[in-house]
Amino acid sequence: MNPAPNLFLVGPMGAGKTTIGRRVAEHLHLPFHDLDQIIEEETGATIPLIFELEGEPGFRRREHDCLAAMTGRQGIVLATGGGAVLDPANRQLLATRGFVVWLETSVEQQLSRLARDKKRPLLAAPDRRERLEQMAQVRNPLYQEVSDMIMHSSCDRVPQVALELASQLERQWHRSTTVAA
Ligand SMILES: Nc1ncnc2c1ncn2[C@@H]1O[C@H](COP(=O)(O)OP(=O)(O)O)[C@@H](O)[C@H]1O
Ligand SMILES: O=C(O)C1=C[C@@H](OP(=O)(O)O)[C@@H](O)[C@H](O)C1
Ligand SMILES: [Mg+2]
Repeated sequence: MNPAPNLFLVGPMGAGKTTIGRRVAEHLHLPFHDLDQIIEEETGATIPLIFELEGEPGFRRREHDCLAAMTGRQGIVLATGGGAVLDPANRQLLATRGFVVWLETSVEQQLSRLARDKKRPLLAAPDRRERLEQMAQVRNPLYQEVSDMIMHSSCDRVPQVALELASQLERQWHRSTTVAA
């Protein structure tokens, strides 16, 4: 287990990394950051506009730079974007610089939560279900590879998942510091 005092959330679009991450940070009394939001602030453009002007490769370069900078901090909760794990260098940074939680959810839940979403360019496909299933096939092994813990977020509501995750983390971190001491 990675005992570093950072919490990094990975997982697919609509898993709740941004919304649950913010609440978990409150429970843990740690500052919260969202990678996509930082990219938008630093670029001065929305994610859809970055994809439109620079394509996915341009977005991934910005995502990598931002992730490298943010994972260098100490004591933060960082929500990543669903595709951040695609880059092996990002996986290395996440795995070595913090405790990584895979927020796992079903394609069914993603479809329902993101039904009205217009801010995720990779969802702009004729068949969203097929797109999400294809992404899961490629990405799930990468979430698995990089994570220290899996949290299922399919059924419960945001506050319950956040509270449960925060208490699990407190237990885990407490255990690792007492074992190490
Ligand atoms: N466990 C959950 N139960 C119900 N709704 C959820 C849950 N997790 C996320 N949501 C909702 O799904 C949408 C996408 O969540 P978001 O945090 O943006 O996901 P991500 O950052 O992983 O893409 C939001 O409207 C959020 O309120
Ligand atoms: O899965 C992906 O490749 C992406 C997920 C998005 O973040 P969320 O996972 O927070 O929706 C955002 O980074 C971008 O649209 C690309
Ligand atoms: Mg998000």
